[in-house]
This record gives sequence, C-alpha cells and structure tokens, in this order.
Amino acid sequence: MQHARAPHAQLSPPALVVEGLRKTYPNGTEALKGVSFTVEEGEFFGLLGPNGAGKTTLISILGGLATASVGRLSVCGLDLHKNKRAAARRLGIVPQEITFDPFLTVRETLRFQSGYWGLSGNDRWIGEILERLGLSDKADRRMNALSGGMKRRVLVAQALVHRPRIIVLDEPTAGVDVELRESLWSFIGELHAAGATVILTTHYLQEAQAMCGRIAIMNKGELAALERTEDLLSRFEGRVLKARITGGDLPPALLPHVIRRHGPEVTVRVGDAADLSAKLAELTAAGVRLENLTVREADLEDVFLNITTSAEAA
Ligand SMILES: Nc1ncnc2c1ncn2[C@@H]1O[C@H](COP(=O)(O)OP(=O)(O)OP(=O)(O)O)[C@@H](O)[C@H]1O
Repeated sequence: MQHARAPHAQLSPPALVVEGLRKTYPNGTEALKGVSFTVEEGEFFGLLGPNGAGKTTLISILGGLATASVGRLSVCGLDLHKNKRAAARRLGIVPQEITFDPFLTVRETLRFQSGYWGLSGNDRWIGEILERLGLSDKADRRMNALSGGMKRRVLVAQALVHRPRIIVLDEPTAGVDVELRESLWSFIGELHAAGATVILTTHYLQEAQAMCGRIAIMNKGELAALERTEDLLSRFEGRVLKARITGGDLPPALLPHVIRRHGPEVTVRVGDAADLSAKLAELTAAGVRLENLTVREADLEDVFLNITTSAEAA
C-alpha cells in the first residue's frame, strides 16, 4: 500500500529540510551527530532506527520541545528558528508521550487546541476527526476517564485540528489495538492522498514497508541509510534462512552472512537456490544440525538489522 507522491510535489519547497543537526544533552549524550536530509512535500517518509538512535530527539527539536546544539531545520521553506509560529502551524506532531489537561473533555481538548491555532468554528472538522478516530462516543468524557489507547487517539486528533501540511507520527501505533491501527492508517492514508506529507517513526517495520515511499535509517545519532523503500529492499536481494543450530557452530565462512543470532537461533542471508544448497552443505560439513528450518524472502527487518548491526560492528 505505498502511496504515490502528491502531484504538486515538484513545485513546492521541501516539506522538511534538516541540515547538519547536532544535539548534545547537558549530560554529554550526543543524540544527533550531524544529521542532514530532505523530505519533499507529499512524501510518506519513514524515520527508523533502533532504540536511542535519535529519532525522538529530532522530532522534539522539530516540535520546539528541545533545541538543537548546531544545525538548521526548515519547514515548507520556513526556517524553524526564525519563523517559529508559521513553521509550527504547518506541522502536526503526534508525540510518544501522553500529556493532557485531565479535567477537559475530549471535545474541549480539541477546541482548546483549535483556539491555540486561532481557529474558531472548527467544530465540523473536529467532529470528522472524532468520527474517523473512533472517538465520537467519547467526545464528552473527561480525559482522565479515558483508557490509554483512547488517550492515544486524542493525541492523534489533537495534532490534526489545524489541518497541518506535515503530519509527524512518533510511534503512533505502539501499544494500540488493531482497530485503531486500521482506522489510523486509513485516515492518515486519505490525508496523505489529499496532499499532506507524512513523517513516521515506528518500530513496526512491516508498517513502514507498507506505508513509506522513502525510508531513513538512523543509528546512534547518524543517518545510516536513506533510500526509496524498494531500493532499500533490493539492496538485500535474496532470501534468509532461519534455523536453530545444534551439534556444532557456524563455520567461519558463513559468519559474514549472519544477520542476527540469539543463542542457537540464527538468521543467515542466502542468495539463489544454488547458494542455499552450498550454504547448507557447508553447515553439514561443519557438523551443524538444523532444526525448525525456514527460508523466506528478505524483508525490511532484515535490511534494517543488516544496516544497524554492521554499523555496530564497524
Ligand atoms: N533528556 C535527555 N537527556 C539526556 N539524554 C537523553 C535525553 N533524551 C534522550 N537522551 C539520549 O539521547 C539518545 C537518543 O534518544 P532518542 O530518544 O532521541 O532515541 P530514539 O531513536 O527516539 O529511541 P526510541 O526508539 O527508544 O524512542 C539516547 O542515548 C538517549 O538516552
């Protein structure tokens, strides 16, 4: 379900330009070590990376919750530092952390947020957002009476009240049920088709593979890869063999092809049928027995692990 870029993409300034962004926290942690990339208007862009890669730090800087130590960000051609309010008006950020005024109702929360953006008479759009995110029957409930999943829906709703041109979703589906996941993606997919740019961070790589046209992979504060999703996947043509090994260890010749290993559970990259036979023969020759053997097409998770773990080894 990859979404095509909006037709006007070439004419507009990029949705987001990140230039040489560095962030060192007061405790000395270098969360961003000079990150640069551009997201064109109308893209569905994935920002992936293992825990601690720096994704949330980048989004916090974008949302004005943290300041960059060095570097520049611009949103729809507006420098985030010089045109803070105008740039922020174009952004709808769904953060990971849930914080609300507990005594406001859901509808009041959204009206309050509309007021923040100077929007009056926004009730029709608020009603539509509530409907699309399955919140209509909770509209008059106080925030503190909602379940965690429902609060997360309000977080999404809140980011959309001012119809932002760029929707930034930081782990929007972490811990949410299938129903929200589906309604969220269908709604976001429509907003994207209508021209919104979407920037998504997620640990669900299948989600990123299905939704994103381009993917950036961050690792330890640096950009480790940035490619169109299909190019990223084709970097890793072939299949992967997964098995539990007993009776011996992997022969040294196979070690460069190991994608991941947890005790006896190994995942090894293999090419065509001849390569698969050759690797199986090497294993047999090394006295290794294979249990629960499966061979499947490589997916984004394999590419991701290959990129992030090879950087670790380097
Ligand atoms: N307020 C802070 N003070 C000090 N260090 C911080 C702070 N916030 C984050 N860090 C550190 O900065 C690095 C990047 O963290 P960040 O939360 O941006 O990563 P992430 O890619 O979003 O990770 P995750 O996938 O776990 O959300 C980590 O080493 C983290 O411990």
